[in-house]
Amino acid sequence: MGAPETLPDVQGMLADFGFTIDQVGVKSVKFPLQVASADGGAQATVATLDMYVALPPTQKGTHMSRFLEQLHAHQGPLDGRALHGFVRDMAQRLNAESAEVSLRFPYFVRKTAPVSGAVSLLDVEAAMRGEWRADRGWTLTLTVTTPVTSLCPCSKEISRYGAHNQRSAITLSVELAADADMSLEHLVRVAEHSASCELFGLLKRPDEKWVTERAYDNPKFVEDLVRDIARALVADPRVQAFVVESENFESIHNHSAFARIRHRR
Ligand SMILES: Nc1nc2c(ncn2[C@@H]2O[C@H](COP(=O)(O)OP(=O)(O)OP(=O)(O)O)[C@@H](O)[C@H]2O)c(=O)[nH]1
Repeated sequence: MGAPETLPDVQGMLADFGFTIDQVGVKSVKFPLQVASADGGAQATVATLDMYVALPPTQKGTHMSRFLEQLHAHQGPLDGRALHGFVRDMAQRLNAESAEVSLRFPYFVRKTAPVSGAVSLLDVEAAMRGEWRADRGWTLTLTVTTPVTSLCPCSKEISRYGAHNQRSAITLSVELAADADMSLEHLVRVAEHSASCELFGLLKRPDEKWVTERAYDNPKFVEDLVRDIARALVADPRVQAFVVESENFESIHNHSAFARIRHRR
């Protein structure tokens, strides 16, 4: 077996290979990470990452091992700003003109029950995507899928008692203005604010009464959910562009109601 330095570097071959490759790298890497939380602390999670660079037509292969070297070298909790540094370093490490990293992970939000004050954790699905291009600079997109309750206004109006309600998954994806930052908690709160009622990890009986009545007093169609959120995001100068969607898992059908709004300033 030869020493590593005697091995041919096939990836490093220079010639005309015909096409620029827009994205090349590693996909679906599972890795333990710290992500920043709104209280200034950090929480541990396991992320699934896609890490890509662009490759010019003159280069046969990218330096595949360097993506994992970059990941292992990272220290400290990730937030928007830290991801910016991470992606820029990655571009430099791989001699690339553009680089992007996206990561998906479960994130836990601390909740306080409305009457008993019982504290619990609620899991949401979160994602961050950062792209750096030599010609266009930095783009950061944050995504959170928040579970909420929605109660049908039509059902409430036409029924002598009761109203059908469902769990809704609200996904907010926001592209932030340069140098702006936003916590994942903030996006969760925006989604919850538009819902008939938010969810909690733990509820005692007085809390259960509260959330039942709260949803009944605050009925929302799937259209109301996405429009209320769109209104809040348009008013936030940090948001350059957004996609908001809600999937309502109907309790009176075996299919979902769905709505989406896309917006760019
Ligand atoms: N470019 C490329 N690399 C691959 C592919 N399949 C496997 N490899 C990787 O090749 C890697 C080793 O090549 P490099 O990353 O160039 O490693 P190296 O030459 O030792 O390291 P550097 O000198 O830092 O570039 C291993 O990490 C493999 O994962 C592929 O389809 N394309």
